[in-house]
Amino acid sequence: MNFNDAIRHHWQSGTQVCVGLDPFLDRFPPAFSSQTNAIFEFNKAIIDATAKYVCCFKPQFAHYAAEAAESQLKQTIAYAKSNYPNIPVILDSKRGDIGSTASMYAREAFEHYLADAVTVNPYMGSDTVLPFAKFQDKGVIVLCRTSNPSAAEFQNQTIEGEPLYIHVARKAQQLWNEHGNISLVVGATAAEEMAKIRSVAPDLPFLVPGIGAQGGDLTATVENGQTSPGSGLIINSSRQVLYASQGEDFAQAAAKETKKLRDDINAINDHHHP
Ligand SMILES: O=C(O)c1cc(=O)[nH]c(=O)n1[C@@H]1O[C@H](COP(=O)(O)O)[C@@H](O)[C@H]1O
Repeated sequence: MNFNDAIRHHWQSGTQVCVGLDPFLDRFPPAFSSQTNAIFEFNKAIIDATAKYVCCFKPQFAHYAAEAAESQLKQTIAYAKSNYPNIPVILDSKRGDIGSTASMYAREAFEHYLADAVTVNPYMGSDTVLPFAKFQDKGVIVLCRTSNPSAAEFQNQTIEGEPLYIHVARKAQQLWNEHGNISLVVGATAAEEMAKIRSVAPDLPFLVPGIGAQGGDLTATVENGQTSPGSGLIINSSRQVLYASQGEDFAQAAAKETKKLRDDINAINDHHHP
């Protein structure tokens, strides 16, 4: 599956929502505490409940590695891909290293975990991004302006008259996107920056974290980030969806949150482009 084509298909059918699969064992409903495969079983229920509202899923690597649950990460991706083959999976591992090591990280994401896309940290420069981009059918999602409180510390530093995040966006658009498979991470907490990034990267998809638990601005995200109404964004929500309820109804509550996010995004578009 070509990552970008798959995402585009979901945009056309009316969803820009990504559900983040970030397991916190202590936030699972109590019934999971006795299960050996708790993370996989929880994810399976969330995937089944939310699949009809999403354009992709995004498991975050550390949440599995910290629990020595890499096998359940693999199982989760395999489950999503065999039951929902049209929904791509982003492995959020934020990898980045010298070229020879980066090519092993690319194999980790695409050949071992069979992810359709991976998040990549561009701090070490072009030769660390290109080994990922070589996988033409896979998505490479480069950190550009992140959502966290300290994001501006380095990313907003001015270099040769422009902020660092603009240099990253321009490199991504002009140099790394030879195979048309590059996207950018742009946090929903950085609405102003998002508009500037869109102006130098007019057609790269943006993965937008920061909606929900981090308090990002959905209206500004839709207005500043889309390439056209309904297109251009992969808007992630993790904790707000996964832990909407810690009762037996957790999967229904997650579905409700996911549907609401999809509908809220579409309502913003309907309001501006009736
Ligand atoms: O690359 C990411 O996905 C990412 C980039 C970023 O700038 N900010 C950010 O929150 N993320 C990830 O997006 C998810 C956000 O989770 P919630 O705040 O619970 O929705 C987590 O998995 C983060 O690791």
